[in-house]
Amino acid sequence: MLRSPEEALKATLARVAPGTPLRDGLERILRGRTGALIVLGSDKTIESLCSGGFEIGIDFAPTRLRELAKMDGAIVCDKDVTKILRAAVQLVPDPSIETQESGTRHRTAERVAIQTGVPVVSVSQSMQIIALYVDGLRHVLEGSEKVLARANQALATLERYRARLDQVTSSLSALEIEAMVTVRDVAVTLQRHEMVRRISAEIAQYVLELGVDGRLLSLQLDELSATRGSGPDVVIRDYTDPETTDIEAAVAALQEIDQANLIDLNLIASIAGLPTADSLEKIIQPRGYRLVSELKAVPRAVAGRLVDHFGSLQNLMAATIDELMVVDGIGDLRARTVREGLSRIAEASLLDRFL
Ligand SMILES: Nc1ncnc2c1ncn2[C@@H]1O[C@H](COP(=O)(O)OP(=O)(O)OP(=O)(O)O)[C@@H](O)[C@H]1O
Repeated sequence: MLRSPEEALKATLARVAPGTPLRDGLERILRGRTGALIVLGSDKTIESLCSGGFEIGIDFAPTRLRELAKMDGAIVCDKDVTKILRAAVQLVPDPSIETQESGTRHRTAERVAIQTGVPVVSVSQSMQIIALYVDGLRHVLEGSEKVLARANQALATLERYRARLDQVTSSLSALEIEAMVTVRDVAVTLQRHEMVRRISAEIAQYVLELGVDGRLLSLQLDELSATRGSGPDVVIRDYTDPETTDIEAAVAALQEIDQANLIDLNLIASIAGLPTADSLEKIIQPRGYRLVSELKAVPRAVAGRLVDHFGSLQNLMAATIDELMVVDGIGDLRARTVREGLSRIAEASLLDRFL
């Protein structure tokens, strides 16, 4: 499967993260105040762009990289950076490929990466920075302290977003019990899910970039993004017709909304397939899928059958034990769990609202 440039960049960030031999070699080159042009992979296209230099095929070692970088020209490694294949190579990429860079080293790095799809690293002698070029993306590596400072800010934001998501989700549950949910309430919940997802993805990238320096951050991220309750797919499923709505596509489209438009609740509602013709204040009825599937003793497939059978949360809440047991997969025990579970949620949300 083809990878997006962002995914390819993530994979490359992991290869140059602190703690890896490649990062060690790059830091040595920086400290030695030389520059370097390093190609992270070799295939037929890369070979066709290489002129001169010599083939060495030795095991990768940070000190070897540092020594070879003292020579003019580029270094070619294998894709896992376990071998240094060539050194002092002149790279001749297609000069018609547009590049925003100045300086032949960086222009070459960007062009080779675009032309071949193989990541290239440049260490600038004059600017003292390490830059990655991956499929048209450029990423400047920063020291762990700087990355950690930004990651910690993002973590604080995630904590706030997470608390707000929990709040809107429990308010949605209460409104569902009272049959008072509006299109706006559902759209806000989906918006909050997406905000949490985005900031978590940003932190996951910092974790990759930090390598061994990101262990604590990784634990904190795991804790804050541990699944609590249902995802946006379940929320959408609760309010749309499963026959006509492609839920996966709707979730993917929500992820594609650009940041500036994420405040547009009408847009979110229409992408999720909610009724938007009247107004955001229109009352809509949940099918009950989210609340039922959050009851521990009810597997998702059974929850689906229950919801299909009763059609709405209100019908489900009004059903007797005998009526519940008509559904395939619901015996006496599960029927009681469903009834008690839903009553518990109803009581808790009423208490939340009025106390
Ligand atoms: N096409 C190329 N193939 C291999 N090596 C190259 C190529 N172009 C530049 N280099 C390497 O980059 C070195 C620096 O070149 P130049 O000073 O033009 O680049 P620069 O972009 O200004 O770099 P820096 O930011 O490091 O000063 C060259 O001496 C050479 O080793």
